[in-house]
Amino acid sequence: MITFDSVTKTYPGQRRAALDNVSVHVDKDEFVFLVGASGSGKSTFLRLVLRETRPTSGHVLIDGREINKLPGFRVPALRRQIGTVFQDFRLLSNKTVYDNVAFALQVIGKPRSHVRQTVPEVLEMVGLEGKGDRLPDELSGGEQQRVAIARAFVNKPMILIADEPTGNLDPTTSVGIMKLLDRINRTGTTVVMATHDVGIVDQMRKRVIELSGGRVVRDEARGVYGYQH
Ligand SMILES: Nc1ncnc2c1ncn2[C@@H]1O[C@H](COP(=O)(O)OP(=O)(O)OP(=O)(O)O)[C@@H](O)[C@H]1O
Repeated sequence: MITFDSVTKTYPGQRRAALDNVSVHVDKDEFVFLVGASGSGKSTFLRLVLRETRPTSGHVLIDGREINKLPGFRVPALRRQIGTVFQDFRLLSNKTVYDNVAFALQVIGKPRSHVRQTVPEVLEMVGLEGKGDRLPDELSGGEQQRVAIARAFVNKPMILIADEPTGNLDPTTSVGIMKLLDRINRTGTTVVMATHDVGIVDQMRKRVIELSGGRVVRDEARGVYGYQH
């Protein structure tokens, strides 16, 4: 589903590569934790998957296609296939829970009947049934992250990218969020999650890819967090 083939990314004006000759393959059914100290290249990896930035050399393939060869007008279609969840939720504060999720379908032109059927189903899946009329600031942090996950998943993307999704949540709430991401993974969505959350990584025992100074220094099938920071 995701292939990095000898990918190096050096940002303009930087001497050191943010990613240095990274080759990694992630299959469709996988759940992968991306770990490493601050500045090790995790966000750069995720940005390359989204084609928010391009490699200096090497190839990034999504579902078998070299995404850096895609013409610009095809990039929105690529991004539609990739849901994103962030530490700071990034909800529209003036829209209700329902509208935050519906908006993701409306902007890609889904018919109203589809929106009306799908949004309640997804809100129920993430455990927010009955809360569709609330505004984001009337929800707990964990509930807000559930809205963000519902919005990322409502379009049934091939890939879900999560950048520190539990970074603002307490441990118990984080476990609930991880259960949800695991459930989404089991529906066939590839999940790649960058995290510093030792407890979560050690508990989930999923594949762990560790970056250090832009290089892959560890890639374990059922790994633990494993490095001191
Ligand atoms: N837009 C940019 N321009 C120049 N250098 C950048 C840019 N973005 C990132 N870098 C550099 O690239 C390296 C990797 O950064 P990146 O953000 O990928 O790390 P990270 O592992 O995601 O860190 P964190 O855990 O703090 O989010 C760092 O040295 C960073 O300073």
